[in-house]
Amino acid sequence: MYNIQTLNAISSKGLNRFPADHYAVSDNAAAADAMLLRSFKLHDYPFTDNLLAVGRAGSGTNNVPVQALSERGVVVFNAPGANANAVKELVIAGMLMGCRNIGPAMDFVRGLQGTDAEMSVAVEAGKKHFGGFELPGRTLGVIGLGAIGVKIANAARHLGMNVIGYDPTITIERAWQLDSDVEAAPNLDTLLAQSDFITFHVPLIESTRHLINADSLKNLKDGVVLLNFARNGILDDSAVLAGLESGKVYAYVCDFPSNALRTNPRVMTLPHLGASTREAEENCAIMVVDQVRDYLENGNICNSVNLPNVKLRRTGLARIALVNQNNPDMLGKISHILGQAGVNIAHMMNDSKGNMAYTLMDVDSVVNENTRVALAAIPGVLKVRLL
Ligand SMILES: NC(=O)c1ccc[n+]([C@@H]2O[C@H](COP(=O)([O-])OP(=O)(O)OC[C@H]3O[C@@H](n4cnc5c(N)ncnc54)[C@H](O)[C@@H]3O)[C@@H](O)[C@H]2O)c1
Ligand SMILES: O=C(O)[C@H](O)COP(=O)(O)O
Repeated sequence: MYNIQTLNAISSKGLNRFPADHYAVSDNAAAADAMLLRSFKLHDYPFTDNLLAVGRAGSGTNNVPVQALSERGVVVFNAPGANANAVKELVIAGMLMGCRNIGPAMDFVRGLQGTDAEMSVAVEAGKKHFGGFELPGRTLGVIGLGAIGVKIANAARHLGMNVIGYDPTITIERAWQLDSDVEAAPNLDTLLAQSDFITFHVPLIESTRHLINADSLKNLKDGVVLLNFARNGILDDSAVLAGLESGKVYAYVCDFPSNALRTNPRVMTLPHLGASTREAEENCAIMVVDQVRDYLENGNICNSVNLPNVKLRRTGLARIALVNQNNPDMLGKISHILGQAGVNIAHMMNDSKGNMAYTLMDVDSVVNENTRVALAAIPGVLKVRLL
């Protein structure tokens, strides 16, 4: 029986894929084998030694202490692309909210009083304050061309916009998906200087913190619309507020409210709604549950942020799954112990990601607990499971 602990509400479409006869799923599972979460802040969580996997039903993993979990040999999964369409749709809505002043205009109407006839007079007199501009012919800058950025770049082309993108580590897969007339910016400054709308789709890491700050703000066109549906911290809010004050920034649309932003009439903030559609919640839950199940039951890894993809069709009599530090001679030490125990390796896969490595082996005889303990005692080995 596997214990699965849910730290946020995870769609039942995903959770129902855990067979009830082999999985106990609850929000307070003691000694969980795997944890599932969305934006729950997992830093400082008191993990137990038997934790094997963490599944983030979403994209960003900055709420997960990936390094600390790696040191425990815990595999961290996410659901890349599963909520990308939901974010794309909200960003397109955000662009329109920004250039058509939808937030302030709705606030204006909410504040009207009097009869319908009086209201009609006020509406016609007041609407001149909310005139906006259109998308076709304007330039959208997309920073980060991953699952979300590529979808937005392509959608904006279909809305008649010019699109310029910046992503120094774009994958070949994403580059293939990108509309061929999306222009590649040679550097961030060029994108910032040429764009009428700028949208951010990068993870929050040290190198992406405050991409918009007091300095980079000077580089922007006057009257730019900024959109942040990535993470709080990627733009320096105080610089954005100064830009709004000076007119450099026309509107700021973002998914991460703060007290400073909330009441500014030119800021439209949403309550972190990017991935909150039925479809995205189901897609993320299904993807992450399937990945966690395949890891728990078969040792296969797909879409982990800290370990490589490793998938092996079962062939031998037993299977050994081993998470270790990516040190020299680990395989030598592992096969030496198996050889001493008289265990023949039928098939194996070994791969690494950064300073972590993973070995999945199908063997021709049953492996006993003593051999598992001997493998686990190799310095640098973090987890050993017999499956
Ligand atoms: N608002 C929401 O609800 C919501 C939903 C999903 C994702 N997100 C956020 O959006 C982020 C992106 O999501 P995704 O699914 O597209 O992730 P992704 O991993 O598919 O794409 C991220 C892209 O950013 C690029 N990148 C990294 N550093 C960069 C830099 N300095 N400059 C330019 N590009 C850089 C990477 O090469 C990658 O292509 C997530 O990390 C998450 O924080 C928010
Ligand atoms: O990184 C993500 O996937 C988003 O920020 C969504 O977060 P949520 O699952 O808490 O809505």
